[in-house]
Amino acid sequence: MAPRVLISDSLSPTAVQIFKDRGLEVDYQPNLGKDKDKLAEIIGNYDGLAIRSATKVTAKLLEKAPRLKVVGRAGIGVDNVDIPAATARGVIVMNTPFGNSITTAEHAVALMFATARDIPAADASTQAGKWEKNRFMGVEITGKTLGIIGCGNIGSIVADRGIGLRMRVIAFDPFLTPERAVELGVEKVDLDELLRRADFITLHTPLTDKTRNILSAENIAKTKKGVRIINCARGGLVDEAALRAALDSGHVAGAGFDVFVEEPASANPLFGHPNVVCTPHLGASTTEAQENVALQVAEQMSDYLTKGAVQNALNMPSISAEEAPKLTPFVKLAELLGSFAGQLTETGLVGVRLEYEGEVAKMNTRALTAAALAGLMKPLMDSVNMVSAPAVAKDRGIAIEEVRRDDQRTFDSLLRLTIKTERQERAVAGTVFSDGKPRIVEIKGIQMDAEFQPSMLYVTNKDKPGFIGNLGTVLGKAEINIATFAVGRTAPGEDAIALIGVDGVPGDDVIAAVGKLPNVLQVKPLRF
Ligand SMILES: NC(=O)C1=CN([C@@H]2O[C@H](COP(=O)(O)OP(=O)(O)OC[C@H]3O[C@@H](n4cnc5c(N)ncnc54)[C@H](O)[C@@H]3O)[C@@H](O)[C@H]2O)C=CC1
Ligand SMILES: O=C(O)C(=O)COP(=O)(O)O
Repeated sequence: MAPRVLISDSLSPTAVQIFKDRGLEVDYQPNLGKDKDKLAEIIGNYDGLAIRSATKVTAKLLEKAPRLKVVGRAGIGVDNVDIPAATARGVIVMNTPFGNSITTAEHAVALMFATARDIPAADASTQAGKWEKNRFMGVEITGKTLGIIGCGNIGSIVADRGIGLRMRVIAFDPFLTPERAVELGVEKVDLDELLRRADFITLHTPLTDKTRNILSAENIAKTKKGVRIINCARGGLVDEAALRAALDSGHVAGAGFDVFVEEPASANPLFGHPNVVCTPHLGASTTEAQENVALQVAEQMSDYLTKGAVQNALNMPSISAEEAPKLTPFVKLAELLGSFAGQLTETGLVGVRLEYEGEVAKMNTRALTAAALAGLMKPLMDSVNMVSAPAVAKDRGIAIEEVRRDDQRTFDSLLRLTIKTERQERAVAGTVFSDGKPRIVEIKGIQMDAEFQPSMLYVTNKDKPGFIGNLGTVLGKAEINIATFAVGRTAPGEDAIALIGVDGVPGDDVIAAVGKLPNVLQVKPLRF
């Protein structure tokens, strides 16, 4: 069945076309994001959800979405998506980090001009036939100091435009390196200095617990008298009531706001002030930006749903469309090795080591580790997958170690998974043969060559004559057909392991009978 995608916010028709061209079923319901009950009613039917800022992807919505594999944000900010909840449910969240950045930077510049020259109020007055030439006295931008809070993709474009306008640009961003500041031609300052010096302040950070109210009443009080404040990033970065008070007192000369604490904003503390210019979250609204983000989100989501490629995900390592076909059999191998180890683990897991040798060491090992962890934890938690597994392992305090060795030994590629429990360490290794099939090639240091079968028996025994015959008799009596049989041992007469693929699932009585055979130490049924 073709994957089904729901688009719940307004998106360019390009997105719909791309989904269709890629063989996906797509439902375009641009107003659904505003109707959370209706969205919750139907979300269970979809594998993908494409959104902008109107749709809120909450933990509650995700509970109603058992089929959902990916949320694609046609834009940048993902504060409307509960990423930890999505991760816990194994849902990838991806955005389009560059598609609308120029457009949004231009909107910030537009609001800067609008506040500097009172353009909206002057327009309203002129069209009302008033010709109030003396009412609107603006300020020049040339030579003024522009303070950028958050100098990432959008902030850097605003900096470039500011420099082009002959402004002096200063920036506060803890992650801006001195080298990058030089490259951009901005002066890196701390927040207090920015507040003290800037004639125009523009915000370009995401909304996080650290940035919420970054322009608090206290910080607004530290700004230069006559400052103008632009917010094209997120409502919540500025304390709106405190800003209104500072506008009323005349300390702040103007504010240009595109985003608000509550959206859609129908009443807001800033509304009605003569020096405030507002737009309804239009930062990304140009034909160019909307084409970019629609195209990109549809391609990324289609690539994931049809090929397993992961790009611009916020909760999963990237897997390019080119590497996905090569990586897929190793993802399967990693999952199966994890599952093998997980099914044999009875005591608390404390650590996991993944060793990648040969060709596989050059691949995307983060994705493979995630797959191995998913396989490992699946017996404990059915819903876990590659997306959620690393976070689940972290939550449980399981230490994860990755070792990569480029040199190849017996196999072109070898992946060894060692799990450490409270009692012991157990290692299992595998490879992918040229037929693309994953194989187990080593268990607890014992060499073997076993294919994975849906139903298997894992038996440890003493290497003594008669074991294989006895086992065949027990299974034969129970009418269980042996599909594959692999054995290995440390040395003749010593510890041995048998891995037997069987048709059908042996019952408890059969397992018990095998366990009672002479020289058998342990027997365990496995499912793959
Ligand atoms: N109004 C609109 O329609 C649009 C709004 N946006 C908003 O713009 C925001 C920024 O977008 P990009 O520049 O693409 O993101 P980005 O991730 O490239 O840049 C964000 C910058 O903020 C910095 N930062 C993080 N915490 C900080 C802190 N506590 N203090 C100072 N700086 C901090 C980061 O180091 C980074 O350099 C988005 O998160 C989104 O919320 C984006 C697109 C359209
Ligand atoms: O990309 C972003 O972060 C935006 O805020 C754009 O929002 P929108 O897609 O226009 O609802």
